[in-house]
Amino acid sequence: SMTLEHGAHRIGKRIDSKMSRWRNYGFGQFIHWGLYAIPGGHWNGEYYGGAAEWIRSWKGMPNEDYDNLYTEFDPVDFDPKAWAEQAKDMGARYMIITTKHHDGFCLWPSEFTDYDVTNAPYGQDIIGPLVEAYDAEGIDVYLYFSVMDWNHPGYRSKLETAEDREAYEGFKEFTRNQLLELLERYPSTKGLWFDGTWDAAWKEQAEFADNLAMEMREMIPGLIIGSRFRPDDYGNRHFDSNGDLMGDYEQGWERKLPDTYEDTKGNDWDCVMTVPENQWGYHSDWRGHVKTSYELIEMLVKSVSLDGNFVMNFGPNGQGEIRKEERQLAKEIGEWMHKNQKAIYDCGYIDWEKQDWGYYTRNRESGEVYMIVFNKPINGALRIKTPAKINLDKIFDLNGPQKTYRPEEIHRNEYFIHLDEALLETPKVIVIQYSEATNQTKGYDKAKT
Ligand SMILES: Cc1ccc([C@@H]2N[C@@H](C)[C@@H](O)[C@H]2O)cc1
Repeated sequence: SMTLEHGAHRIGKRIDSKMSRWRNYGFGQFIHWGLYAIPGGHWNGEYYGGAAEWIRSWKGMPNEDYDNLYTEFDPVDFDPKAWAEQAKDMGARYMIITTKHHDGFCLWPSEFTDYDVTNAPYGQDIIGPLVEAYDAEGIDVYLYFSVMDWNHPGYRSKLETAEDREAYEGFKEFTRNQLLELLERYPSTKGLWFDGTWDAAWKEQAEFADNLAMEMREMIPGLIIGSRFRPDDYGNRHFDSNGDLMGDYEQGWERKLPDTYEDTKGNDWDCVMTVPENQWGYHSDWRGHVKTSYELIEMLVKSVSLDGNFVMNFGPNGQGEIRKEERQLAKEIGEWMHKNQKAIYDCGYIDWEKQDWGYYTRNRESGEVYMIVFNKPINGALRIKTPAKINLDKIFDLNGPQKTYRPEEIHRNEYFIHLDEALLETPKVIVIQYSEATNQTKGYDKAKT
């Protein structure tokens, strides 16, 4: 492997308690909120088909029109307590909030720019009340921060001239100042979710980013930072030039999921997911496929079954309201989570062969295994194949009248359990308590006393 000054500084997973807490979340909420919620995907009566939070990049909306939206930002219906209660009812255990998206508008009063909430009609800090409300509900808060900042005069996507480089030094100092300011103002935050770090200019900043990450981790010990922040000595991101993960978990699964455990390379990871195909910020006219609660529950279950966290996105509107489609999804997912959270929280991967009926998860503390059934076979027989020397001690429904199942052995380490209900109304969880058969032979004598 190559010697890197600014590559991965740790091989393998963090095992400290703060990272274990992150690993066991299972389910999180993303909130994309900012000036883009005001136009909501339209301008001058024109429909914008791209991602609503990118409308500034659309030729249908002049940059100065976008940049002046802050003069209209006055979300009178913003109710952080209501948002936090809804997230609690949904079963989210952490939340990621956009403090500053690519447009550079800051939802907190920043000392280092005038382009923030204090200079909008609303005039008050948004991030503080959100952190407070979510902390009060016991939901951990993470801060999304876009390094790319279309508002800052020193921002560059690439460094071509001496002027570029000089301007970018100022931009780097600004970026550091804002990040330290955020950690100073909101010390209960558990981590940062970085975005906007793909630019060539940023990929040259291995040393700066490494030092800044160390500085932030000194400010808040145990701070959790994903793989999307630092470039290594050769500008490689997410994985350094030796293929080692550049952060505490992999942030590569945006609007997509790994298919197998091998795809995860055995790392920690999160999947961040939009409800429509590709809208993070509020778009008033969702077109194309809008995911149902069952689709989102299956993505959540699949993520946990492969040792990841699933983070579902919400895009509040310009008045600070959560749209009705998202409220309905939160309600439906919450109903399922209320009954089945044991199969999600503190659970992860188990190396039993995946079957067509659905997914296995395993509680990392108790070792209890959960079958989460999405697809009932025609014959009602759920196949279970285990590694050798596994005893299936007890199998029963997580919910309802505690029905138990007697596994029918059909081959060595292969069984059927037979569902009797006609139709599955919702994804069904069945509990398996198992033990590893020790390799003692039969007739083992009790110890002589
Ligand atoms: C090409 C591209 C750039 C940035 C994004 C941002 N990452 C997501 C988490 C959103 O913030 C989206 O605007 C998405 C696609």
